[in-house]
Amino acid sequence: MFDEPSSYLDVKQRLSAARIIRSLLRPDGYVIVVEHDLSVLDYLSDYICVLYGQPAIYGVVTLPHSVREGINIFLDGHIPTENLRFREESLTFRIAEGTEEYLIEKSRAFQYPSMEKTLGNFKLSIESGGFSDSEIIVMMGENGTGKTTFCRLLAGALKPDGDEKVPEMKISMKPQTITPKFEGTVRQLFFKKIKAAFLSPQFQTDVVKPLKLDDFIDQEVKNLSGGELQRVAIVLALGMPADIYLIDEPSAYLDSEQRIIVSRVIKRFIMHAKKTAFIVEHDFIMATYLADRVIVFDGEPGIDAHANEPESLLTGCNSFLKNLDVTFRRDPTNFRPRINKLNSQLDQEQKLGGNYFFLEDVEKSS
Ligand SMILES: Nc1ncnc2c1ncn2[C@@H]1O[C@H](COP(=O)(O)OP(=O)(O)OP(=O)(O)O)[C@@H](O)[C@H]1O
Repeated sequence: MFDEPSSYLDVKQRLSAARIIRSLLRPDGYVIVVEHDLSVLDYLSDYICVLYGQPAIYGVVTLPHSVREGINIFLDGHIPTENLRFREESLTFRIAEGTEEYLIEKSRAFQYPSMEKTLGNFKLSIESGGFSDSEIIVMMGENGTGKTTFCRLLAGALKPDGDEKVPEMKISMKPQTITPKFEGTVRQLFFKKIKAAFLSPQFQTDVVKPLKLDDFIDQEVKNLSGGELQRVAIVLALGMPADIYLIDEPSAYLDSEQRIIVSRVIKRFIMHAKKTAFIVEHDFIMATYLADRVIVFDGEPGIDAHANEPESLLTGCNSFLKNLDVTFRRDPTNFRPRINKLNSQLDQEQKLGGNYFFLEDVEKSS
């Protein structure tokens, strides 16, 4: 039995872990895995049981379904064999979905210079780049390629080796690991740190309500679960007045449904507030759903890494996935990205054509 094997691992390691877990299978045995990264779950499993119900009240486990059917039932929120709807809305992954509803008028542009940073034996070189408001940039790269280091340079918490100047920007950061030190309830914490945002009806509608904090808003921060704490940390980070929001691994400890809700919340907030977000995210479905553009980190992890300039989601994912030797297709029903089995016909065809990733559902049209 494996409980969330993918936590904190990069995409490459998630796939290696999935292969290792599969290699444990014996002819008459089985392996049970709880996993919230839907593309890893998809890649790893033969059968899926969907669990639904009401958190902390009751839960129902369905019979096992085939992997594609199980994940699609979960996303659709409806079990056809029992004609039972367990969620009002169904969840889809149209890339355009998140941005179509916003009238985007980008009015501010920021530039950062090319920089180098040495930390012990690790060296990161960064290509210069720019970004604007109302934009989400996702950082993609293996563990130890310097994503957090880049965030800290942008935030001014680290200085580059040379005398390059990073423009002064107001930064709010959600760190990767969260250690609750606050003595008091969640509500008291919000009143202390982000009173203005917390009392704003727009912030309530865009951020607080969808994250369903009501169930634990009067609980002591110290007693919260990992997933509850993650949601509180996201609200805190978004509630601070800033130009740039640096959000490191928002998916950690969240279940698949909460990951989708959090992605929508971040997207809506960034567009409505006309801010910029830099997000580090290893859940590939969440990363591609969130990203307007991506920065790909490559090189040798922990030793000598390189951050490319921001590029389009398509070209960025293509070069990131080419490095990993992994191709994705899209499910024709809900457009979720699905990993192709290594050396399958589709995998080989896509590699030949240089199409490691698709923005739209090509399967449907072909
Ligand atoms: N203060 C430091 N002194 C020496 N080495 C450091 C220091 N801080 C970070 N490093 C090293 O720098 C490398 C890059 O770290 P960083 O946290 O930026 O990577 P990352 O891409 O964010 O990784 P992950 O995906 O695991 O979060 C790592 O090998 C790390 O061990």
